[in-house]
Amino acid sequence: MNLQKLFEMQKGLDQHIEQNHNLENENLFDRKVLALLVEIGELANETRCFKFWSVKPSSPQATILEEFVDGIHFMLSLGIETGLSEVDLPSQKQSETEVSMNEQFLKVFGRINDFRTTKSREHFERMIQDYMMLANLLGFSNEDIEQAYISKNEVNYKRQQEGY
Ligand SMILES: O=c1ccn([C@H]2C[C@H](O)[C@@H](COP(=O)(O)OP(=O)(O)OP(=O)(O)O)O2)c(=O)[nH]1
Repeated sequence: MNLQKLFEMQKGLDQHIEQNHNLENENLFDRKVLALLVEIGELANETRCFKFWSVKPSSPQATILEEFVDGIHFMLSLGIETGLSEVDLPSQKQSETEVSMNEQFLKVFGRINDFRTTKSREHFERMIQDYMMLANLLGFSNEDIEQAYISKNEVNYKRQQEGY
């Protein structure tokens, strides 16, 4: 995945949103962290992976992918906000043991919290790596993610124009 290209697209979108809402001099870090946690909650909800009380199937893959890339938006945005937009991720690590989706969601939540505390490059990379591990469990390839990111990025611009 061409992460650098996505970082550039994210920078443009963030600037556009901040200008539109007169927020250029505001610290948006914690609001973006909460937005990210909420998006990942929405993602978990669409997969229904934790709903042991229900037999209803998960949402279609396309819906799950859309939720997943909302999370990518906020992760990249947090990186930019922290000056970590030059991060180069190592090639995707495969988990050595079979991890459940439930477990991986909880791990990602923990990673986000760690990054919020330290704002370090190391924790930023771990957060993205574990989110990409979740993508793997969900059955998404890097290409799926890149394409879905590009189309949601465009939707986000349109929504700003429409006074969203
Ligand atoms: O500074 C920002 C703020 C938002 N976004 C993007 C991330 C995400 O792709 C979208 C917000 O999520 P969503 O589209 O789910 O918006 P919502 O307001 O939560 O949607 P809804 O009203 O449909 O629940 O805006 C950014 O990229 N940068």
